[in-house]
Amino acid sequence: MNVSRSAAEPLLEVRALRFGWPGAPTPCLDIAHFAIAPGEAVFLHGPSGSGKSTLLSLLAGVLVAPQGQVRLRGQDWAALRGSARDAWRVAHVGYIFQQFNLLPYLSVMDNVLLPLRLSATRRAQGSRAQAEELLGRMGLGSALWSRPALQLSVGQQQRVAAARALVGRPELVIADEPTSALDEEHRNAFLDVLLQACSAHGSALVFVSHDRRIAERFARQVSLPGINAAAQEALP
Ligand SMILES: Nc1ncnc2c1ncn2[C@@H]1O[C@H](COP(=O)(O)OP(=O)(O)OP(=O)(O)O)[C@@H](O)[C@H]1O
Repeated sequence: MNVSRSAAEPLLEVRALRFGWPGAPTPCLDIAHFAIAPGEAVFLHGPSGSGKSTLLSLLAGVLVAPQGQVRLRGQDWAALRGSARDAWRVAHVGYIFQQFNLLPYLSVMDNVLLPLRLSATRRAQGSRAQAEELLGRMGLGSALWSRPALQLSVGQQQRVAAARALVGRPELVIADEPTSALDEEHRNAFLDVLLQACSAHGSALVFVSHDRRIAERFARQVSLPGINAAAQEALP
């Protein structure tokens, strides 16, 4: 997995991607080209069902498209199999899932430290002190750190998931509706921490939300129907 890189290369590049869910009559995604530069903050929006979560899964190699390419740091996800794909993902991607995917019986701190345990690359760029700082900045004080994740409120779990995505400074952070369970005050504080941490770490951020009030905080805004020929074909 030694992929040589030049400074001008995008961090993430999608080419001629076509993806349909099994049994669906038409493809869900048909994207000729889409690229994200290192450190870029992108707000991805589109109607419900337009394929945002599907695209995020393809960007992070959780799904692999049978047609086209998705390359992260020059590495095509489709060329990696099983555990190699998982290792590439944990080394380079922090993912805040819509349902958080915390390990419920692990403590808050152990959930956040998981990427450092699983990846030497993340471990080299992270530490327990960094995890503590991220949790603190997310408003999750030390009294919560040894509690099992399942004992936290939904809004607190969302912030634990964000700290886990940021620890170890992955080059790409993906956030799928990460503010849906937060009130306005917590949402703004959460966005401040997420954007500042990504900027300080040099991490690119792809942030999906229905909440267009957030959009202006991002340097780049992308509409999924806008980059998806499959959606345009479906228009009357
Ligand atoms: N696991 C799956 N199996 C089959 N079809 C799926 C699956 N996941 C999503 N789809 C279909 O793919 C399309 C896009 O779904 P997706 O969840 O990516 O949209 P979305 O834009 O993220 O929606 P939302 O904003 O409501 O979260 C929908 O038609 C959905 O029914």
